[in-house]
This record gives sequence, C-alpha cells and structure tokens, in this order.
Amino acid sequence: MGLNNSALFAASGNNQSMTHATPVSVTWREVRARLRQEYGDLVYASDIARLRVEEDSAGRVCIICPTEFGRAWAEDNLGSRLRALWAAFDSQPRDILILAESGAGASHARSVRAASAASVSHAALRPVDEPSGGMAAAAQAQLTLDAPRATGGPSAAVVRFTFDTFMVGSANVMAATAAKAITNSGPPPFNPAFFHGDYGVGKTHLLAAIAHAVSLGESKRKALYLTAEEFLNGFQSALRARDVQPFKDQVRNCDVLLIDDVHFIAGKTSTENEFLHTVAALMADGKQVVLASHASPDQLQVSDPRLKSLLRGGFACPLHGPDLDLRRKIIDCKIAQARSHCPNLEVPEAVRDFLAARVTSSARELEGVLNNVIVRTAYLDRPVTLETVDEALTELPLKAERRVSVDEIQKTVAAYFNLSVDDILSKRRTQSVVRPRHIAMYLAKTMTTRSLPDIGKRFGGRDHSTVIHAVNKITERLPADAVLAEDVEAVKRRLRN
Ligand SMILES: Nc1ncnc2c1ncn2[C@@H]1O[C@H](COP(=O)(O)OP(=O)(O)OP(=O)(O)O)[C@@H](O)[C@H]1O
Repeated sequence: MGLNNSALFAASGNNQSMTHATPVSVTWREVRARLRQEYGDLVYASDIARLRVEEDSAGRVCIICPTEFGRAWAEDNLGSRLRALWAAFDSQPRDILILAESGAGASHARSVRAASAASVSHAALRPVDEPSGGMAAAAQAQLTLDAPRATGGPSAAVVRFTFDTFMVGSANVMAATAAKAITNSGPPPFNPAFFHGDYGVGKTHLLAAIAHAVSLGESKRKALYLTAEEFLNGFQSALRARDVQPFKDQVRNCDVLLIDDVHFIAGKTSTENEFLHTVAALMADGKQVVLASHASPDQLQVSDPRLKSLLRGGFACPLHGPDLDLRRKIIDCKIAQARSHCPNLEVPEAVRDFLAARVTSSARELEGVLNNVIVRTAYLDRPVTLETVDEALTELPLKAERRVSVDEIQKTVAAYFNLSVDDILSKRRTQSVVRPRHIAMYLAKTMTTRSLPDIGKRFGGRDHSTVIHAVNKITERLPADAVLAEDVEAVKRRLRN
C-alpha cells in the first residue's frame, strides 16, 4: 500500500545511485510556477494546473493534457514559452512532447503512463532529490497509486532542500527559527505552524527541511509532506472509491504532517472539511501540523469559519522576498550546489554581485537565471562572465527585472496609502506619513541599486543616515508585524505589474 516514508528521508553515505539530472517533476514545478506568473491565476487554474508531466523511456518530457482540445490549446498558446522555460530550468537538454490523454496521441500518453506506473515500485529506493519531485511524487503514489511497499533498506537520499542549504537573512529569520524549533522532539511549540509568503520565497524549501530533519532525528518521528493538490486528489479518489478510511489512515499516520500550497484547498468545501478534521485530529493527538500558503490565515479565502479560526489560532509566520544580502548568500549556496554536477564551475565575484543586484524578486528567479547561465557556460566549456549573464537575462525576461525607479516607488506607495508624493517627501512627522515614507525608503533600497546618499537626495534631500534608520526600522519590524508585511508585499506587487 503505502511507501515507507521515513525511508524517503533517510540519509546514507552511499552515493552510488545519485542521479545528477534534474528530475522532470522538479523542473515542471519551476516551469509551472513561471507560467502561472506569466499567464495569471485564471488561465493557470483553468488550463495549466491540469497538465501533468511524465518522462518516457527515451528521457523525453511528456506534458499530458486531459483532452485533445487541451493539447491543441497548450501547443498553440504555451508550446514555445514552455519549451524555452524548460530549457532554462533543466540541467540537461530534452525533447518536450505535448500529448493528449484521450483522442489523438492517447496511445502514446497511455504508454508513458504505463511506463511511469511501472517505475513507481522503485520510488522508495530512488534517491530523493527534493519534495516537489521525490517526496511529493512519492506521497502522491501513496495516495493515488497502488504502489508496492518498499522492500529495500534506507535509500541514498540526495536531498537538496535542507536547513544547511536554506540561507537566512532578515526576510526569513523568524521563519527559519520557527521551523527549526518544530524539529525538536518535544511537544509542538506552536500548532499549526503556518508559513506564508509570495511565490518562490522558500516555503517549500522550509517545509522539506523540516520533514528531512524530523525524519533524521533520533526520535525517529515520521514526517509526511503533501501538496494541498495531492491532499485534494487523494481525498477525491477516496470519495470516488467510496472508501475514505485508507486515505484518512495514511494522512493521519504521521508525527508531523506538512501541507504545502494550502490556498489550493481554500473554498473547496468538502476538501476543506476533511482537511479541518485531519488537522484537528492530529493536533488533538499532540502531533505537529505545518502549513504553507501564498496567503496568510487572515487572507485565505476559506469558507468554513471553523477552519479559519483553527488556522488563525496557530502561529503565522511570513517569509519575505530576499534583500540584497540574502540574495547574495543564496547565489553562493546555489553555485556551491551546482558544483556537484559541474565541478569546474567558477563564477566571479562581480557576476555574483551583479546577479544579486539585478534579479530581485525571489530566490526561484535567481536560481532560474543561474541555471540558464550554467547551461550556457559550464556545459559548453565557456567561462562565466558578465556578458554571458547578460545573454541569459535577455532570453529569460524577468518580471522583476523591469527596472523600478525611486520615483515610481514613491508614487506607488503614496497611492497605496492615499497620500500625495509631496506628503512622502515632506518633513511631516505624523505616523500616517512616517510609516509610508519608511516603507518607500526601504523599497528604494531593496528594489533599486541606488546608493543610500542618492536615495536620501531623492527623498527631499535627506541625509543617508535617515535612509538607514528607515530601512532598519522596516527590516526589524517586518518579521513580527503582519500588517506591515502585507502592506510591503502589496506595494511590491503593484510595482511589479
Ligand atoms: N532562503 C533560501 N536559501 C536558499 N534557497 C532558497 C531560499 N529561499 C528560496 N530558495 C530556493 O528558491 C527556490 C524556490 O523556493 P520554494 O519552492 O521553496 O518557494 P515557495 O515559496 O514554496 O514558492 P511557491 O509558493 O511558488 O511554491 C528553491 O530552489 C529554493 O531552494
């Protein structure tokens, strides 16, 4: 029935079975997230979310659409962008086929599916690369496929998302500290723990790190990581089979349940109800529940007031977009990781600084650019230079790359708070003006490459120490002040669109 979950996290010194190719499910997650950003939530929910990815025996990537109509739509509307993104995010070149589950192309889609179902039996013995690939895929196998029980010993786990590879800065220090506290074997320090933040800020990474650390801990607790989509699919298959008990048993048979992308469940009444009971039952048993979502518990559009209140009663912890310092740390970390498959990779300091200053929105975006640079250089024996980075940036248009000016920041902040730009620049010291002014200075520092004196000059000729004071004030308050965090995120969103 189920896979041995703890085996999925077990580490071993045996690296024989390490694979260096990026698992297709991992690349698909990145590509899908990017398509979502570019096409918007509506198109994503109606047309992209239902696409599945599989790898055929020849190593080709098969994007499988539910219908022939969907296939034609995807080929025409997504085809070239999807292939370009795939090439940018994957560590190796691959052919991409867009196929239909039914109608023309169905036989190929079915044979791909048969091949991948056959390979499920190895899931627990294969290296686990990361949750969205290994863990999530295995968890899905647990819930929806009749996967044989793992028979071998612990797998050689190649885990990319751990605390060691999670870089900490002011944007996420509270989240990282809370996540580590959860891994201690005592009673849950806060329940449920709810991590929220924008796309690509590290929520999945953190959940996976918790799952990994829990499973390696001496108390041998069992962690189960699921995306909300997997929870929903598992529950709906159980409903269709008219037997929900095995689903309940599987989901509740763990010490730490981690559910990612909880916003996916919000508003789906029967799944919300099952989710509520699952979380409540685990909490009543003293088990830890960890959730992640784009929206905070207050913003989450759940329809069941009991669920809302349960979520609000836990510990909500925001993760913010990385500032310059953190982006630089993440770049160094990703380069060190990339050396495991490109041992000769050298990235000059100037290039690292340039990337950190230029790619400002999220760690995912940074990683995407870096992968693109690596494909253009290391695999072709070319050195990494500012020119190759520029080439990569030209081909991978980043949303956040759109240069934001201090002037735009001032206008957007003023409009958001119903003030005028003159108010922001004025010497007025009332709270209703000081806070927006500080936010504007903070954003000018973190979203542009202007120096502190330059920013001060553009804010009504203020001294650079005033800007430092404002930036520090916002940075210090962000982790604990949810309203402030929401305001900052809302302004950033407006600036990016
Ligand atoms: N603090 C960090 N240190 C190192 N890597 C990070 C950090 N934050 C994010 N990343 C990397 O950025 C990428 C995206 O992170 P992740 O998938 O965890 O984001 P997310 O918040 O779950 O995004 P989404 O909401 O879109 O699913 C991953 O490769 C992750 O390792």
